[in-house]
Amino acid sequence: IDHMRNVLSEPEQSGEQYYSMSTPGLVSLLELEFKFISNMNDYANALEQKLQVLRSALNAMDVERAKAQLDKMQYVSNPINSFSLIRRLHRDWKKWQVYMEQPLGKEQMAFFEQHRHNLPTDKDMSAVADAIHRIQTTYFLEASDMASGLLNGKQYNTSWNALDIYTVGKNLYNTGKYKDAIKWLIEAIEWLKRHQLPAPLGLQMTTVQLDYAQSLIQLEQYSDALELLQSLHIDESSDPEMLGLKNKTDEIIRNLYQLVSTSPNTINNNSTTSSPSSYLLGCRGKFPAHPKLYCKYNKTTTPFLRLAPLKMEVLSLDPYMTLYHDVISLREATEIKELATPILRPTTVDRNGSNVVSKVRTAKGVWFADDYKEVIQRINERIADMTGFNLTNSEKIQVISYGVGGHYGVHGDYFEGQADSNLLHDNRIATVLFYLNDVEQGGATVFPRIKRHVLPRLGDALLWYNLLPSGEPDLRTRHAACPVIVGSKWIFTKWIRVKEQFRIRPCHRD
Ligand SMILES: O=C(O)CCC(=O)C(=O)O
Ligand SMILES: [Fe+2]
Repeated sequence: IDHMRNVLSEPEQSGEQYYSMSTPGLVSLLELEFKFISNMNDYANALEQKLQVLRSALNAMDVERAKAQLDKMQYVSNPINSFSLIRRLHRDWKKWQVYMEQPLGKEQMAFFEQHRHNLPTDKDMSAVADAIHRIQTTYFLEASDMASGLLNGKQYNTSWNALDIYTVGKNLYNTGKYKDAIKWLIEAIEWLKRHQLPAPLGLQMTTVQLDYAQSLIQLEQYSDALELLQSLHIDESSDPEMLGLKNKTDEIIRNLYQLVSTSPNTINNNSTTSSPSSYLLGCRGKFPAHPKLYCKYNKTTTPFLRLAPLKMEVLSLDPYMTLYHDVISLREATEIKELATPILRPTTVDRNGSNVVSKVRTAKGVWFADDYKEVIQRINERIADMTGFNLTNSEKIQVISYGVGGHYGVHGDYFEGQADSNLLHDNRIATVLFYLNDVEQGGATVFPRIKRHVLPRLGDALLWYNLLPSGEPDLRTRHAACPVIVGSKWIFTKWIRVKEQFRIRPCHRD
């Protein structure tokens, strides 16, 4: 994660939706699903109508048939009946054939086609499965708890079916995380033992069990895998899919006999429970309580503060870090979120000089020029008052919305190493990070090296200095955004550049 920096230029436009990366994108996806539901409802109604026509015709036919069955000869000897019989078979049954053949739900099928391009892609699917796993590992959650809607100790009124559970497991399997995959695959098997999926969505128990066995094989637990596979009763008589699974299983078993005889079960001792990193401790809220420093009204940074002092809490003296309270109002926060929502794009990180969408930063964002709207102007003025810095030639405000498991791995906001020399010479002296809402669970900003942990709270703003007095990056300010568990996290940041501060900043001997 080292050397990941925030970038300056606009992220490139792309056809990808990156649905899981922000909550507004997810809302549009939910609205799309509502349309799919009503489309399916239209289809069911059309089916029902057809069914009703057939049923009521059948009812009338049944009455006639009952009459005729009593004495067929007598029935046809009546010209009223015989005429009708001939006429029906001459014409009506051809009409019924046409009616029954008529394709149903053409319109609804067209709807499917029309929306095909809006559906999440394989990339979306693996991104959100990764996000789930990120939440799981960061907060040390059990697969079974998550699947039943128990998140970090809080029970939510929701749960997963076997397909959800299996998809997470399969994604882990595909990325080589076999041990974690197994936990989910077992959960999926348990679900399938107890419930049923709608037939067209079918997920075969055998499919899941085979993936489970394959994971065991990857972990070199050959005899466990063999035992599991031998216990499977695959009924291949019915369909070709099962026959395929049966053949696959037999082949794996043949190979396993070989393996088991040469190398029995590896004793799986590699569960070295290494102690969690400082980052993980921070995200889990396990940093030691730091000595309460002090809170005060800041009336002095700029003359304006004498009129409107700001509530300020000092979190750390060295490096200096303060948390301001109530520096933006709910109304301002709402306005900013609304301005940003329609124009959010995936955020990027810098990799060797180019901006790339990356797993270490899963969020969407947008940059607002200083004069974009009155509210942006006003907030820039407030930042100048809070910090006392000259914001000329500083960066635009960047508004960021985090989605499912949205996070930003440990990084420094300063430029370093191979960065462009212009950037190195006008480095980011300070960061101001505003929180636009509370987050129900997760989403803390953590500073692993100085063991500070800040929970998002509407109206709060965190201010810290990224550079040492010498102008060199202060590595102690490396920080991260922990994955959001529940809630939608919105922030905006202002990166303040150093060059313009030459009149303000006192000289230092070093
Ligand atoms: O969202 C956060 O808590 C931190 C964001 C951050 O570090 C950044 O955008 O540079
Ligand atoms: Fe940052």
